[in-house]
Amino acid sequence: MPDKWRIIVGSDDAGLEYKNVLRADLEADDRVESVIDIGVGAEDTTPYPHIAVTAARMVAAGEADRALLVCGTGLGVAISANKVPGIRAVTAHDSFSVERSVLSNNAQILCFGQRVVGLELARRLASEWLGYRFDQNSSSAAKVRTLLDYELGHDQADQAETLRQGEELVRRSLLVAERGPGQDAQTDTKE
Ligand SMILES: O=C(CO)[C@H](O)COP(=O)(O)O
Repeated sequence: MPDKWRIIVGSDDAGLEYKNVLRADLEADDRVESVIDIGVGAEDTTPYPHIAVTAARMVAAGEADRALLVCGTGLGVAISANKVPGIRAVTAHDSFSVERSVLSNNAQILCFGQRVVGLELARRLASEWLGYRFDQNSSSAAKVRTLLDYELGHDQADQAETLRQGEELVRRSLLVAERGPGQDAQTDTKE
């Protein structure tokens, strides 16, 4: 767990103003080690998915601890960032959701909508966000691991086992229908 945060900021043109203000706030914050601005800059109309996926890949690769992303609604950047394996990105415009995004979900990416939330509230939420750290010993940790299991496809083994058990039940019921009660599959294998 880092002592100080390495943070990426990014936005599309609809989030540019907030991104620049938030970057300056983060740079001035003692809890922040470094801030990387991945754009957009002025006059840049790069669509939000490129910015969000770039940021998410950098976080997933360990080049930064967290990212703060801004678009018009905060939705597009979150959807895009969540396409990157291992990333949990949320849109949150209230204090409790920001807290739980870290303490419940261990989300590494927070997204704001410049057209949705006031600037002063966004600045306050970003500051609060820096104060939260996920506790790997909390009751939320197992739930986050379950998320990861789904992402890694571990549940497919469970699904295969369920399917196998279902097929076995059907096979037995067919034998019962054919031979009568008591003549189950086990009897069949002994014959
Ligand atoms: O808010 C956005 C995506 O969620 C983005 O800033 C604007 O997207 P658009 O409405 O498709 O232009």
